Amino acid sequence: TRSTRPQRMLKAVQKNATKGNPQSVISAIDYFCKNSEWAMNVGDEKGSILDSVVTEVNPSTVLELGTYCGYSTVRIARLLSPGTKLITLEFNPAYAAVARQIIAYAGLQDKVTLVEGSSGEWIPQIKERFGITTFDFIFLDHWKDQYLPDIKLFEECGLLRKGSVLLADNVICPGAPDYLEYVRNSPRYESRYYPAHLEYTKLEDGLEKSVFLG
Ligand SMILES: CNc1ncnc2c1ncn2[C@@H]1O[C@H](/C=C/CNC(=O)c2cc(-c3ccc(F)cc3)cc(O)c2O)[C@@H](O)[C@H]1O
Ligand SMILES: [Mg+2]
Repeated sequence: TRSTRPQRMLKAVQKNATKGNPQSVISAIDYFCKNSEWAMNVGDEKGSILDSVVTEVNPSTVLELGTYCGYSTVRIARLLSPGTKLITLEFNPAYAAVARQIIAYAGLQDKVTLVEGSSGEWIPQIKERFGITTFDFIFLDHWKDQYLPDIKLFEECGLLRKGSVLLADNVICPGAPDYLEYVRNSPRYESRYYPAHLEYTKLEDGLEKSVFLG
């Protein structure tokens, strides 16, 4: 049967990137998406903003919602301090399988815990299962209508502390209007919009960074 787009993306990484070199994996995926097939990775423009926020926060505890093929997982993990690991949640087994291979090809498997399951099911279990009290940095890039329910779940589960940083992809395209309204109007968050473009296109999109105020 015909291969899937994530499988073709993985082949492009194995063909064009250098094993153990995260930057070459990032470049190979961006090249594939610009020249062969568009895919919903955060991309290079928004990815550079993601890099700068991760570097600024220098987090000890990191969570990503929506691994997909692992592009942003690789971008984040390559910047973490030695000994720091990130948890990424992905409920589609086929995507998770590709992501594991792309993360491993980058040589970052020891810095990543990929959990196959849904955020709604797993967020309430993180404290006990991973011995984490709060997250320093959270990247939201899963179903856009799940951003708001999941940020509320973070609050309910006590997973945020004063200064926790949440960064959300696609707040314009496809958009997460209810999430934006919440973080921009809640007294518990200090929010800022980073304008950019939808990955690999000229369409407007951007990232919303929200700092929990406690
Ligand atoms: C709800 N809880 C969840 N828990 C764990 N994993 C979850 C998940 N929801 C979704 N996922 C996974 O995240 C990924 C979903 C991401 C959804 N992203 C988008 O829809 C998206 C879509 C676009 C897009 C923009 C314009 C356009 F014309 C077409 C697409 C661009 C993006 O950057 C996007 O992130 C998948 O791998 C899915 O299996
Ligand atoms: Mg996205």
